[in-house]
Amino acid sequence: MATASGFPARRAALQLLDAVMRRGETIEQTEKAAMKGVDGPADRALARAIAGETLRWLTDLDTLIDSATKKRLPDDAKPRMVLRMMLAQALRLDTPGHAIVATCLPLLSGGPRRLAHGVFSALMKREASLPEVPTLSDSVLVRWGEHALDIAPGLIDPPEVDIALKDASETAVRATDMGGVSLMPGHVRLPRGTPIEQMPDYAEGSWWVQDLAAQLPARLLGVGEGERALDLCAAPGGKTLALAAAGWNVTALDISGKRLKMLRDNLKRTELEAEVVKANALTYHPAKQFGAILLDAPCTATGTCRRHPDVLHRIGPRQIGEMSEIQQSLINQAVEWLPEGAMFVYAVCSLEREEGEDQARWIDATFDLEPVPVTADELPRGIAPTPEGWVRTHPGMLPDDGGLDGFFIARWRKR
Ligand SMILES: C[S@@+](CC[C@H](N)C(=O)[O-])C[C@H]1O[C@@H](n2cnc3c(N)ncnc32)[C@H](O)[C@@H]1O
Repeated sequence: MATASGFPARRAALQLLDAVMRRGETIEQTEKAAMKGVDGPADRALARAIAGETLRWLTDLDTLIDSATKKRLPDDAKPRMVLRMMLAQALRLDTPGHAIVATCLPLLSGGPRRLAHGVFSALMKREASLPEVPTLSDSVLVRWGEHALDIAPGLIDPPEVDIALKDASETAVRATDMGGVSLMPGHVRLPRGTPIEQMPDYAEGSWWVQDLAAQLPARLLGVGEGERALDLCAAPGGKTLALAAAGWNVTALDISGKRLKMLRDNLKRTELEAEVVKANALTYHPAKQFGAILLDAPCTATGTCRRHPDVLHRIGPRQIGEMSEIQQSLINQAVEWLPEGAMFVYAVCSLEREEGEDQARWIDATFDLEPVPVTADELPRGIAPTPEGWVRTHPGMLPDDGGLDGFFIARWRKR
C-alpha cells in the first residue's frame, strides 16, 4: 500500500502518544524526535492536535473501542493506540473516514490492520459519539475529589490564548485592536489558535503570552518601586517580566541554562531588565537581601492539563510525592533568605492538594510567617479567594469566559 500524504503526521502523533503513555515523557520532551520527517507547520500542528485530542478523550475513546471488540485489547497494544487516534480524528477533528483509514492503517503494517479497520468501521456505522464532557480516569477522579466534576468541562477544548500587557493602562485599547477580551487589567484573551509570533506587534514587545492564572502570582507582590525581588524558579520568565514591568528590581534565578536562554530572549524582546542567575536554588547563597521572594516552584503541572493533556496520564502519586519534597526544600531556602517584613509568594501550576493547600498548611505550621490573605479585588471577577485567603484556580472556573489554568497561590510576610 502506498502511504498517503498525511501519513508522517499520523506517525508522529503515534510516537508522541507512545512517549507519554509508555515512557511517561512529556510531549515537549519527545516532540523534536517525533516530528522528524513531518514537513511544514500545518502537519506538525495536526500531529499535535491528534495526540492532544486522543489524550483529552482517552477514557471515552477506550470505552468505545471496548464496546466494539470481543476480546479486550491490552491498554498498551499498538492497535488500541492507533484506534484511539483514528476515533479522535473522526469524532473531534472531523477528519473524513477515508482519509483516516488511508493514513492510520499503514501504522499497523505487518500487524492487525483488519481488526483496526473492522472496529473503526463498525463504530462509524453505528454513529458512535463522545459524551459532552471528557470522562476523567479513575485515578484522576480520586485525586481531584470534589473538584473533579467541575474541572472536567474545562477540558473539552484546548484553551484560548492569554497575553499579559507590559502597560496595564493600555488594556482596553489593546483588547479592541487585537480582537480580544480582557478579564482583568493587563490581561487580554485572544481566540484559540491565534498565530502569536506572526502578530504585527509581537516583535515590539509590549506583551507576552501567559495564562490568566499564571499572571496572578507576580501581581500579588504589587508594585516594586525599585525594591529588590528574587524570582526563585524563574525561567522561561513570564513572572520575571511581570515583576520587572511592575517596577521591581528583579533577580531571576533558575537551574536550567536552556530555559534561561528563553528568559533572556523574553527580556530582550520586551525591553525589560532583570539580573539573570544560573544556579541551583538549593545551594545558592544570595549576596543581597530581597524585599520580596516569588517561588513559582517546579511541580507536576497538572493545572496545565488543558494545553498539556499528557499530564492526565503521566502523573501519579510517585511524581506528586517527589515534587512536594523538592517544593519543601525550596521553601525552606526561600524562607531562610527573607528579611523581616519581606513578602513571600508561593505558587504552583498544579491541581494536586499535596503541592498546594498541604504545602501552605505546612508553611503555616513550620515558619514564623504571617499569612497575608489575598482579597477578591486582587483577582479576576468571578474568582474568589479561599476562606484561608489562598488562591485556588482550576480549568472549570470562569466557564463562560473560556476557563483558566489550575494554580495554587498563597502569600506571607516575614514577621
Ligand atoms: C514552574 S517552572 C517556572 C516558570 C516561571 N516562573 C515562569 O513564570 O515562566 C519551574 C522552574 O524551576 C526550575 N528549577 C527546578 N529546580 C530548581 C532548582 N533547584 N533551582 C533553581 N531552579 C530550579 C526549573 O528549571 C523551571 O524553570
